Amino acid sequence: MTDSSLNAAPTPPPDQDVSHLSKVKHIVLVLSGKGGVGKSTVTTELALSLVQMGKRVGVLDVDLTGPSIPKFFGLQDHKVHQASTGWVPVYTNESKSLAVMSLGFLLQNKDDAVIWRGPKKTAMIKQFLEDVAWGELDYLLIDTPPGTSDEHLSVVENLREYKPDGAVIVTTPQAVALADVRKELNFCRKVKLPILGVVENMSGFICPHCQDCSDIFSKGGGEAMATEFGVDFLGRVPIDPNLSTLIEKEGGTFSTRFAESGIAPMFRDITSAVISKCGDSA
Ligand SMILES: Nc1ncnc2c1ncn2[C@@H]1O[C@H](COP(=O)(O)OP(=O)(O)OP(=O)(O)O)[C@@H](O)[C@H]1O
Ligand code: SF4
Repeated sequence: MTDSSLNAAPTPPPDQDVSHLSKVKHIVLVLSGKGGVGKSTVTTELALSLVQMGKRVGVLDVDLTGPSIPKFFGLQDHKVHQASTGWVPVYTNESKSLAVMSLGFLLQNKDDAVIWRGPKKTAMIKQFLEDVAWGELDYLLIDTPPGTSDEHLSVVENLREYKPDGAVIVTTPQAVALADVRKELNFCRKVKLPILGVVENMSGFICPHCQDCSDIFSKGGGEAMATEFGVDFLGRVPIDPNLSTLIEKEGGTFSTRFAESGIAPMFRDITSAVISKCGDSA
C-alpha cells in the first residue's frame, strides 16, 4: 500500500506530557499462533463482556495486514479524528465505554492491502500505542496479527514500561493450530509476557436446530496443551453457525448482535477468569 491510500493520518501533538497508556489499568494482548482461529472474535466477545460488567474498555487492532476489528464492531465506515490530545478512537454507538482503534479506520478503501516492510509497521504500531487518546480505561485489549512477527516484538517492547497483565492465547483444537500455538507460548516466555491462559475456540458445534453442542472435530487439545505448559485453561467456545450471519447483519448494535450469538454465554466465564487473572474483580 502506498501512503496515499491512507487517509491523512492526523499528527498528534509532540508536547503530550502524560502517556495515554498510563491511564489504562489493565493491558491484555490477544494472540494466536495461526490465522483464522478466532482471535478477533475472542477480542470482540471479551470486550463486550467486560463492558457488560461495567468496565471501560479500549480495543486496539494492530493486525496491520488484515484489520478485521472495524467489521466485527460494525464500524467499517468510521474514521478517526484528531484532538489536541491525540487520535480520538471510534466509540461504539451505544456506549462511550467502548472505544476502538484500528488501521482499518485510516484506510481510504477498506479493501486496500497494506504491504509494508518491518520498520514502517513498527513505527505505526508505536504510534498506535502512544498516541491514541483513550482517556481512563479499565482494560485495553490488543488484537495482534497471527504468529510471532516483528509486530509482536514491537508491541511487547513498547508496552514494557506499562507492565501488560499478559496474553490470552487463542487456538482451535486441531493439532496443526496447536503446533503453532506452542510457538506462541514459547514466544511469551522468551519475551517475559505473562500468559493469562488459553481459549479453545471452534471446539464443538452448536446445532442451529436443537442448540445442542456436538463434537464434530476433536476437542480438548487446547486444554491438554495448557496443562502441558502449566498455564490456565480459560474455556472452550463452540462453533456457532449463526455468528457470521449476525456479524454481517444490518441494523441493531454490535452488542445486541453478538449477544444473540450462541457463544456469548461462554464468554462470561472466560471474561471472569481473565479479570481474576488480572487481579481485578467483576
Ligand atoms: N466460535 C465461532 N463460531 C463461528 N464462527 C467463528 C467462531 N470463531 C470465529 N469464527 C469465524 O471464523 C472467522 C475467523 O475468525 P477471526 O477473524 O476471529 O479469526 P482471527 O484469528 O482473528 O483471524 P486473522 O487474525 O487471521 O484475521 C470469522 O469469519 C469468524 O466469524
Ligand atoms: S444435532 Fe444433528 S440431529 Fe440433532 S437436531 Fe441438530 S442437526 Fe439434527
